[in-house]
Amino acid sequence: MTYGSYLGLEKILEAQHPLSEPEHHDEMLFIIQHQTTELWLKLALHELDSARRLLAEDQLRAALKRVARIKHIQEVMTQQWSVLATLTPSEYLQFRGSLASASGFQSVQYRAVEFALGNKNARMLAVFDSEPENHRMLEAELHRPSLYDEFLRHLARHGWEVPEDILTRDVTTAHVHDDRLVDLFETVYRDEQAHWSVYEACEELVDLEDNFQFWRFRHLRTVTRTIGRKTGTGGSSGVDFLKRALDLTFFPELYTVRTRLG
Ligand code: HEM
Ligand SMILES: N[C@@H](CC(=O)c1ccccc1NC=O)C(=O)O
Repeated sequence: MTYGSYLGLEKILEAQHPLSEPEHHDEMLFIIQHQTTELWLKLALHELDSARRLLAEDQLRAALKRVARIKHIQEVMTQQWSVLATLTPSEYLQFRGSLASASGFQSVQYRAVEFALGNKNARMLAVFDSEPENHRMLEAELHRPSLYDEFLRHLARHGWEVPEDILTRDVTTAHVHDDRLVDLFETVYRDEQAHWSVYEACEELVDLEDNFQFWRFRHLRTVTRTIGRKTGTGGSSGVDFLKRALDLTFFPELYTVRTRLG
């Protein structure tokens, strides 16, 4: 056993293949930025997997430990945008053509994280029609309860009145805001001392969503400074499309309850 063999470095460090001809100096940055993000996404999925399993076993404290780690991963992923932000528009344009129609749309791990957090959309599966293994992985994720689903089921098993239709909802679709859950969280937030562990868990989920939005925002700003308002290689409107994603929310009731308090 050696350092390199244990870590599979031969594979990892052989996996950077710039396509530009002659090779553009900055394409290496572009590739490694994506690869490191994908590695962090892999770990985030691993932790999300475990967090949901632990919730299903009613091990809330252990599940929150997983969430704490995911929050740190998200912080690194967000910070890391500053490396790519050193890529100027003219530098990027010199090799953007080599990327053809490839795009972040095709990141199966990113989509799986979105699904695990509850932003389900079966139509996104079609992107992976020509990649059977990725398609299978994402379809399995589509059918799995999200982190929020598992949290609400955990609450129901602990005496909270989570409506039955929410507990048995079709988990292949995105959760829709429900005032009855706001009532439940209002009870928690109005007496946090009495409901401390649930209160703490709710705040952890809000941190998770905040961090996700920070990543989306840095992506949007980096895209804006690099390609302005050009359309994306994946066929979207580009910046306008990415802006709309900032309106998405995984745990809507945890935000509505804030308006109610006071
Ligand atoms: C100069 C760098 C980048 C530019 C100009 C850029 C641009 C874009 C654009 C325009 C889109 C919309 C889809 C499209 O039409 O292509 C997109 C989506 C996406 N990009 Fe990037 N991107 C950059 C870097 C990155 C990096 C480093 C990652 C990290 C993995 C990433 C991940 C994604 C993901 C996951 C999506 C899908 C988002 C969603 O569906 O909500 N991008 N990007
Ligand atoms: N959508 C980007 C291209 C791009 O960023 C990209 C291309 C290939 C592999 C990953 C990418 N990253 C994220 O979208 C663009 O329109 O320039």
